[in-house]
Amino acid sequence: MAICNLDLPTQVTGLSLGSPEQLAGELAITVANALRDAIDSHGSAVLVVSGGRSPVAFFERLRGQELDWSKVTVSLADERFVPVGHPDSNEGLVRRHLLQGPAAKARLLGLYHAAPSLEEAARLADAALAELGRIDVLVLGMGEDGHTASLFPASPNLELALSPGCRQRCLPMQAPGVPRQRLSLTLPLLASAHLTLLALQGQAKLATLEDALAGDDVAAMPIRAFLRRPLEIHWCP
Ligand SMILES: O=C1O[C@H](COP(=O)(O)O)[C@@H](O)[C@H](O)[C@H]1O
Repeated sequence: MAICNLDLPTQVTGLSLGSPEQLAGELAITVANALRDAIDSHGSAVLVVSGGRSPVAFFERLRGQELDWSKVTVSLADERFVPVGHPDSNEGLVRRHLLQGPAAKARLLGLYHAAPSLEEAARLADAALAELGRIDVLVLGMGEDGHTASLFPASPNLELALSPGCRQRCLPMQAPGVPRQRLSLTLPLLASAHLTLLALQGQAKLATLEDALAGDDVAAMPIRAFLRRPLEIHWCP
């Protein structure tokens, strides 16, 4: 079912699910199918996922999917500048909720490095990401301010991170009002994904999406950069 009465651009599709559980299940099936297709076509698959609070149920459904996990590399769209054992760590979230059971065979390419500064950690992550290869599946989330990954409106590096010519794969980013600073993949790398999905829960995020669709200032709402490209949105109330 289409998402409420949203008028989506032709390259964007929208699927409305009845509940968070249904969204998690449907998303897990879509991602697993795309990873299987990638393994069939080129022998391996790269999955990039987002952090935050909402992906937990999706991770737990995805790890139960029949898949040759030993051929899958998992990485992150963004990370908090905290060690993996910290409760805010996106890598920690992936390790606890996705890389369990058979899915523990997947390779994890995390963004966090124990560097003396956020800038140095971003440089180390950027170098490590040279090994990532093509992204087969990217799963994005979105904040109520229209940020996605850690591409926050008004972050000092935002213009560079969104520019098509940005050579860095990862940059330091600032989340306004949030104490933990971030590392984010930049737009050229994120936009190279073969399949991009956006998972959204709740009326507030639907209202943010409507705002994003109504304007074109990408710096004000970085999610707009992805609404100009092929994108599959999965939403539930
Ligand atoms: O800060 C972040 O927020 C968005 C949305 O998170 P959610 O828990 O509200 O779904 C997330 O996609 C991003 O990775 C994260 O760093």
